[in-house]
Amino acid sequence: MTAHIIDGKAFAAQVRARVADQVAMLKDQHDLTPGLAVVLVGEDPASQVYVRSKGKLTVEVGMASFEHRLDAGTPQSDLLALIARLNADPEIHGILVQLPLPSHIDSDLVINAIDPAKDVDGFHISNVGLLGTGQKSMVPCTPLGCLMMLRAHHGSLSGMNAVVVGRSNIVGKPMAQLLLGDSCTVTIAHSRSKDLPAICRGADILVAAVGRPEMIPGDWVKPGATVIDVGINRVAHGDKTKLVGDVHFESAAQVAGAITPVPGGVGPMTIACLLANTVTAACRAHGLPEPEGLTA
Ligand SMILES: Nc1nc(=O)c2c([nH]1)NC[C@@H]1CN(c3ccc(C(=O)N[C@@H](CCC(=O)O)C(=O)O)cc3)C=[N+]21
Repeated sequence: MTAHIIDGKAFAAQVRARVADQVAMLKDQHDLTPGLAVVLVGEDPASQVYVRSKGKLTVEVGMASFEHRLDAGTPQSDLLALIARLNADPEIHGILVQLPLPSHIDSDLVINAIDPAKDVDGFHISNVGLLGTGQKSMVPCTPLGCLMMLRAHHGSLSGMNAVVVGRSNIVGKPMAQLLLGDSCTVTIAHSRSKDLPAICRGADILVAAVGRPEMIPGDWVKPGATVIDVGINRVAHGDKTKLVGDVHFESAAQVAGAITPVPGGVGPMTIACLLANTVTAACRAHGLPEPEGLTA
């Protein structure tokens, strides 16, 4: 059997089209242009690539994009002062501070300084708590994108065994919360889990978010399972490099019922969900009904 390949690139284009429709409506009927501010501290090349493509897609859906590039040595107090300005600016509905931050900056402190209503990454402790208690929140983009693809593929996820490999605050933990919210039986596993292969083999839905290239081989996958590969790892490939996921794609695709590729799977959905969250934040800020199908 060969798995159905879930086309995250095409799915993301659909999500962005829905965002664009919503933005056009907000401009037309409410004279409101959603605005997203992205803050990049330092010159990490991978981060620069991500910030550039995000800025381009923000403009493409009709939103306003504000970029703040600070040099690597920027004092924490300057960054906090910038966030205070962005919090107070009515033209800005979403704020994303690109992670990781340089080591002299306390990332938790910075993230928690963002107005939770503008926290389109969903990393502020208020949003984490709201998500964990099933209340309306901003939902982290990567897990939201994974959930959208799973719902589109399966309809209901109720009663399915979901295994999330990885326990990060950015992906693993919020992913588990969302799957629980959709009535899955959820296991969070990680590199120290005893008999990880056996745990993975019990999964109807297997989400890999460990950040280790091709760590999960096909014989850890239950026949017919849906595999969501969150990993984006750049590895050597001859005298060049290439991107691979946390799942060994070739072998897993022989066994799985459906699988997301890397690149072209979860990555594009992450950016699409960032734009979706920004529209949602703009609607909430103005007491307008939220767009359908763009929230969790
Ligand atoms: N506060 C914060 N929020 C983030 O969401 C955040 C962050 N910091 N720091 C960095 C990571 C990384 N990230 C990616 C999103 C999309 C792709 C993506 O679209 N990747 C393409 C491939 C791109 C390529 O070819 O290099 C794909 O998977 O198809 C990659 C990486 C968001 N991040």
